Amino acid sequence: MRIKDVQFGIIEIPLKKPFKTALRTATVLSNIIVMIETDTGNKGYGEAPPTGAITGDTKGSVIGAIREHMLEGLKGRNIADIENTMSFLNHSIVRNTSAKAALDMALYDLYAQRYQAPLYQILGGCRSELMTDITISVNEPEEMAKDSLETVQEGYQTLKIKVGKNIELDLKRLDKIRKAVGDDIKLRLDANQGWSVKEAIDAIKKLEDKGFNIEFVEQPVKAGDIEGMKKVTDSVMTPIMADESVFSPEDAWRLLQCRGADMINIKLMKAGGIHNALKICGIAETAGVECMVGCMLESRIAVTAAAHLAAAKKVVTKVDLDSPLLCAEDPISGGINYEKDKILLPERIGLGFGEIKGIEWRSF
Ligand SMILES: C[C@H](N)C(=O)N[C@@H](CCC(=O)O)C(=O)O
Ligand SMILES: [Mg+2]
Repeated sequence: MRIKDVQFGIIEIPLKKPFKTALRTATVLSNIIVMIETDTGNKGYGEAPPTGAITGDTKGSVIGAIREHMLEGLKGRNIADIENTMSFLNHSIVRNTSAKAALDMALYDLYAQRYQAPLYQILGGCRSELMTDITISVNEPEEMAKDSLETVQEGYQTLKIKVGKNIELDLKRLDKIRKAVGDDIKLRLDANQGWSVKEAIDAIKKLEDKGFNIEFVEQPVKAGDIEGMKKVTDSVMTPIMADESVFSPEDAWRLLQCRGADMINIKLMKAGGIHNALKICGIAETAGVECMVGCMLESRIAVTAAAHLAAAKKVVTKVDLDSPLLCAEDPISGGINYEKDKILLPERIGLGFGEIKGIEWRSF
């Protein structure tokens, strides 16, 4: 089974509500989809969201990186030779992790088709069901409490609360939300780098004193401030999770050597795909640190690939794969299924996609 052609298309999916974090606001998901076709007629699918605020990637940079640095070197490669193909991909250009992730997941889709098994079983097969949180965007406290209550009434059990804009307001947000949803709902926070080190320590200690029972706090301070991450981690009882501070396996290695966080949020778009994400899993497991698998604003294509990784590995104990649940439409058939916050891994081979409604395929 050899690579014959690579094509791309763009999908546009409106969100149910604006997605708001300390870093950005989005109302629509507008992503690049790639399709790799083999000489046997098999097709593997991948996706790259242009999340400029986090990865620096744009639609133009994703298309340019693939067209100018990856395309020719991929053609003719044997799908079974995944190790050498991934090495080529990783060395083809620096950064551009979303472009690499899109091709990496399409290649893993084909790899699993080659061996006639669902991808998560080939990668480790730890479980076939996952439970995701769902994100509550940062807004005025009253609006967030209302959104949280509605979400819980729909049947979701874990809320990922976006904060990081202003600590006084963030404390009010948590107060209103905890009162609205009661004590049984899990609350995890994501500051998306919005606090200073002092603000983070102050805010988290106040949340602890108020007994809000926060499961963990994700990326309290700036991505590059590893010393700051460590200071926050050492100063509070609540577990601290690194998100934007860890893109690559090298980042994970450096952060965990100094214990700069208690947990890592692995995203395919930061790592450059499943191949590097598996290395981060290995580093974290060796250091005795649990991981979450998260997502950007991705459709069910990229989230399915992330779910296969999460289902495969024991070190992944938490999942933030809610992006398709935030979308008003779903043009993808096949892939993972949601039953509220439960994610079910199908027994179809590879990543198991069918048709993508409305997509127009183009050559690079
Ligand atoms: C969508 C997911 N729940 C999430 O919050 N992901 C990111 C932000 C993604 C984005 O800005 O596109 C995160 O910071 O964890
Ligand atoms: Mg985050």
